[in-house]
Amino acid sequence: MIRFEHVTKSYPDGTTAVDDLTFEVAEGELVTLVGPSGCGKTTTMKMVNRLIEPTSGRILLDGEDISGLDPVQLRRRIGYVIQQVGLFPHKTVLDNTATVPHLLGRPRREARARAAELLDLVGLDPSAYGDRYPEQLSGGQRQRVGVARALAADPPVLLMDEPFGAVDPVVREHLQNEFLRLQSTLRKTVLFVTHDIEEAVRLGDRIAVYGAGRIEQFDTPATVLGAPATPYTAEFVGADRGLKRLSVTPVEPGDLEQPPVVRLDDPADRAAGRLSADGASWAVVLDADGALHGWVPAAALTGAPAAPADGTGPGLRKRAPQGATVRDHARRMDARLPLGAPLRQALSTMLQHDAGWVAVQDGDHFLGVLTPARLHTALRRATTADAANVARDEVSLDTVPGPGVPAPGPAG
Ligand SMILES: Nc1ncnc2c1ncn2[C@@H]1O[C@H](COP(=O)(O)OP(=O)(O)OP(=O)(O)O)[C@@H](O)[C@H]1O
Repeated sequence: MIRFEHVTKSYPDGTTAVDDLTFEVAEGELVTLVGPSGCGKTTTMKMVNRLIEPTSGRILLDGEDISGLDPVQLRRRIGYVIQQVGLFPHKTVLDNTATVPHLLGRPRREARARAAELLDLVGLDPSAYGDRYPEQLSGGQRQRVGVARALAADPPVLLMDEPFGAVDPVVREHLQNEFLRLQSTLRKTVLFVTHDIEEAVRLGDRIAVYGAGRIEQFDTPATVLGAPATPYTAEFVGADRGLKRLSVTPVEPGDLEQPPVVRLDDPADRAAGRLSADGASWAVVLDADGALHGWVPAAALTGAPAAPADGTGPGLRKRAPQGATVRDHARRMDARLPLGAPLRQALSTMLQHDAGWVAVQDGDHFLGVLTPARLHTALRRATTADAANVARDEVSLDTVPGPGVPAPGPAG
């Protein structure tokens, strides 16, 4: 755990880089520090491993004031990843990664074995890359080596200063995903500096939004985006913060709509009767295991005139023959996502499948569907809940917009 208590850093020329900073990073938590250039993020970070000393205030690591610790000992407990990676050019990738464990007294063979494991962990096959020199790697691969090297001594704390800043956006997103996967198992205490709000939102359990030398807001990504505390934060996170919030708002059971559901092996006439009783024009079709198979229009089940699926014009369906099942009329649709997935993924899945809804499943079990109107309501509810600091299902909105469940697919 890292705790800042009233920490100020003024440089001899009179610049106050950090002004009376108080905050805490819990054990296993990833906190992103985000803000414009020169606002004090790097200064904050470098005070944790004592590359910079505060002018006043104190910093505690697991309850210990770091000013009383030997800086070399302190740095062994803290992994440090920077944008310019700083690999030794004349050492191989494996030796670069093994350097710290070796320095810490591990026998060379053991340190190299551990380094190979770490390279594997960050997605670099040690047999393919271990013997290369840093100049023989891409920028993204060098960043991975930087992360592996920082993890080599298994420090409980990681400081990361724009570690993915020097690579293109596609590689960057890839590295972010890999790092999130790693962090979900390693659970290091991480302070992560970035000037990119998207990166801060994607990675952070909490975000510290910096103004000049001060934290303007320190909260979860959802709250920072949904309820910016100050006009400065609102401007920094951007006018499209509602859209960004889609990435950090999970689908919850209360968001889902419950259209009629039929099974593949249900008799067609019985399914048709149910739909007609419900006044529904279509139903979700599940397979025998309760997972999504697709959907079926009521008209197809009853044999009523229906537009063909290719949308070329009106058509006339024959009445379903005796013994027909839903399977004979069902249309496949694969727009599905797990409960808890972000709303952004729901929207993206709908667009990808050109569908008016997406099925939400718990494992293989169908729970309900999310429609564009429901998605909008979920987002509004989440934003209102965060502002009022209550659970999302405690919020009732004045109006629930939307015309109901649109039929899926182009035939709808
Ligand atoms: N050695 C120094 N002497 C004087 N001023 C300094 C020194 N180091 C940093 N500063 C100033 O302190 C302020 C904060 O710098 P810092 O590097 O912490 O910002 P930052 O938020 O990390 O910026 P960036 O995103 O550009 O890296 C800046 O105004 C900077 O010019």
